[in-house]
Amino acid sequence: MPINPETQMAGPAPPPPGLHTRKLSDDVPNVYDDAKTYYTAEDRHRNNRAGPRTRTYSQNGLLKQMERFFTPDPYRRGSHDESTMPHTRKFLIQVEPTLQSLQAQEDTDQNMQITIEDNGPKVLSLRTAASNGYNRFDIRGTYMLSNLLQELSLAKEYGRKQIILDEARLNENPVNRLSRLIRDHFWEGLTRRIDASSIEIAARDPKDWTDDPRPRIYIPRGAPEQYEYYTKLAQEKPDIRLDVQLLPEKITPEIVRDMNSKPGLLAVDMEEETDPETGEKTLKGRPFVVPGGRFNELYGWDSYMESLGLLVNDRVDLAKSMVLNFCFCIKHYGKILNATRSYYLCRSQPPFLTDMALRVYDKIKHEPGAADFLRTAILAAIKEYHSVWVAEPRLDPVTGLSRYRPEGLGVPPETEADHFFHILEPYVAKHGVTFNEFVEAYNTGKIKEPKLDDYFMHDRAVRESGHDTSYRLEGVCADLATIDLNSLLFKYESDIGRTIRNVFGDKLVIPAEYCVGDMQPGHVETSAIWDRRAKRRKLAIDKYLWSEEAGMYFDYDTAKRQRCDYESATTFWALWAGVSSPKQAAAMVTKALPRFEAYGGLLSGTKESRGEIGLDRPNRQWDYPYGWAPQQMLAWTGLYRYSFTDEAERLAYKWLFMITKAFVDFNGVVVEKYDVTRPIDPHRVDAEYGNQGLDFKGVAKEGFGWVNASYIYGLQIVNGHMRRALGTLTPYETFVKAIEENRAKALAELV
Ligand SMILES: OC[C@H]1O[C@H](O[C@H]2O[C@H](CO)[C@@H](O)[C@H](O)[C@H]2O)[C@H](O)[C@@H](O)[C@@H]1O
Ligand SMILES: [Ca+2]
Repeated sequence: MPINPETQMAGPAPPPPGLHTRKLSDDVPNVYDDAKTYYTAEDRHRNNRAGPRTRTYSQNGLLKQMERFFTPDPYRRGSHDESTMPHTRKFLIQVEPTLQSLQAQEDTDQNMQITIEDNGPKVLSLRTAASNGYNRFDIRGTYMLSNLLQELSLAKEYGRKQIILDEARLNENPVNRLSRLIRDHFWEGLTRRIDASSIEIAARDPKDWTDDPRPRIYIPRGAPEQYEYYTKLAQEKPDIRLDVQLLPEKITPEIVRDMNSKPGLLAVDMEEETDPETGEKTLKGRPFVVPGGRFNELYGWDSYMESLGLLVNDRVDLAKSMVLNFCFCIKHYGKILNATRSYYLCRSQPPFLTDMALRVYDKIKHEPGAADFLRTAILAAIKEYHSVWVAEPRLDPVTGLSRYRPEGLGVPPETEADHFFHILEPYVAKHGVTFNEFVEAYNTGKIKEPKLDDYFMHDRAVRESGHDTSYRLEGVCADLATIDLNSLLFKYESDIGRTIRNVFGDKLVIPAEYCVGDMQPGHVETSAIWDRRAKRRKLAIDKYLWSEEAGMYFDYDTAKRQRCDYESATTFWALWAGVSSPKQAAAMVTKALPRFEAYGGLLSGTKESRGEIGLDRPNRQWDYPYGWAPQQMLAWTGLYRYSFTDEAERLAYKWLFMITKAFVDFNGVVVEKYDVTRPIDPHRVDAEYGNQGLDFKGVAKEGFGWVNASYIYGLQIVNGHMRRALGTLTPYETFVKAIEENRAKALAELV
């Protein structure tokens, strides 16, 4: 992968060979067309390709034939189609009866998915289109049958009664199929736009804990045009019950806490649009991608990770739009929010804005307005840097390092109901009230419990870190100068310095709205100070966080003034950011990497660091044995940056293999996180709120934002050989063995 000198990051390589394009040409239909194109094309599903045998079936006649599927011997071979051109084979299918028979026969645990856990005969006979339904051909195995279920579910959604289905859609190379679904379906399924066109969908909050989870939107004072827009919308569409609220000028922890009885969406950026017919001006929401599952709002670091995949998929528009939404958040809410709901107003998430903006800029720099886009993003990042990350309370003045340490009050309302049960239970007993009464009294300050205040300060910090939750951080996070945050800030400092120097002629004028502290409008920023900041941070990281002996970075406890010993995959963020020296990078590869490498890629943390778990100490989702997409993507990129190409490819292979195998064996599943030690069903994760992305009937529509991205991005990391091996579901060990054997053979032939 080439290193992009502009961002000094590994830049995306050309798309993997073998990935289908949407259309071969405008008028030649492609068997891999997206579902809408495929199932709404009338011509395609009319059986005008039948050969000389003109025997036709009435719907009833065909239904009769289909009854065979219900017989004890549904897959007995009859008159079979002998086509020798499997890629051109097509089936003539009556959608509903086939769907029913397929489910009855193959979905034996009746979860509306066909997986390796179903005990059906795993074979179904389909009528071929070439014989006009006279001959049949067997569809075998979980993968093909589950693809059939998915295709039939889609056909039904598009209102088709009969289809002519290309066999190629059933036995498609799984790497191609998943990449295609992500590109053509999942991104679209996860894209939201907040305006009249889809506010009902965007406002939906599966986490809403109130008795009346109606759509509600909060508008910042600085966006009166949006207040007017939404108020009019609410009046025009009373049926959607949209509650429009103006945010107070100053947002305090007390105000955020009091908003918990009326949780709502926070407005993001809108652009002005002119109706081509009436000439009237209106507002249109800037789209963004949500993570998926219970997370139906714009998230901080998820958006960055998603943008890595979107950029490979040529969805620069969406990545750019998310950068602009972040700029809006910094301007109106003072920070890039954990996510855009009222209950997240006090906290942020790991900062990635400079890298995200630079990657977008790299794609659009030839377009008019590109430099302005980058200037806006860098100005916003500078403001965020000063007012959020290197200001009290996040800055530790002694080390000069920063911590996740957001403000806030009370119990976070968005977590699963029993998450804090074991923490609050003793207090509930002490005060002799019910659980809910205690939470209410504690939140409003009627009951004071300083130890709990401390616990929740750390808990909020854990959530700001994005690693909610982990025994690495529980009860201590707000005191930790973590390697993750300080690597990211080093990256901000070096990106900002380099951009001011290379793009803005070493002179960036700060307008009034971006001034922080005693900065005056018109103040000029140059690269020198940013370079110094980066150098200073690297020194502090080396002094407080680096362990030569372990060959990895640890967090530093600013209260106890000592280095921690929890081994976390965030050590590799230093490679991503470029903080490490080549010697440190080499030590990390030889000493640290083996401690984190598992069957499906990188572990979040080591087993030793997590410690024993049991009833009183349940598993936490950001600990061993779980692996998360952002950890993988940052490590691959970091390893590449330091030329550890083999290691990056190997880790990417393992992660991609695990995802592809679960996708093949479990009806197209793509989830939020994986148990990277579990070869058979790595998508099964019960910790905390469980896994997201599992809950679909028939066909998955969204996957999960950052895992989708990791798949697309990871395919840019592995080489062509690996890509082909992944397509045939070759386990890493088998792949390596084959490569070694080939090499030995080639060597022998040399002699
Ligand atoms: O609802 C509980 C918590 O959920 C979020 O955290 C998890 O999902 C996020 C979205 O994918 C992700 O950014 C985070 O890393 C995950 O741990 C949320 O961010 C938390 O603040 C919230 O309490
Ligand atoms: Ca099933």
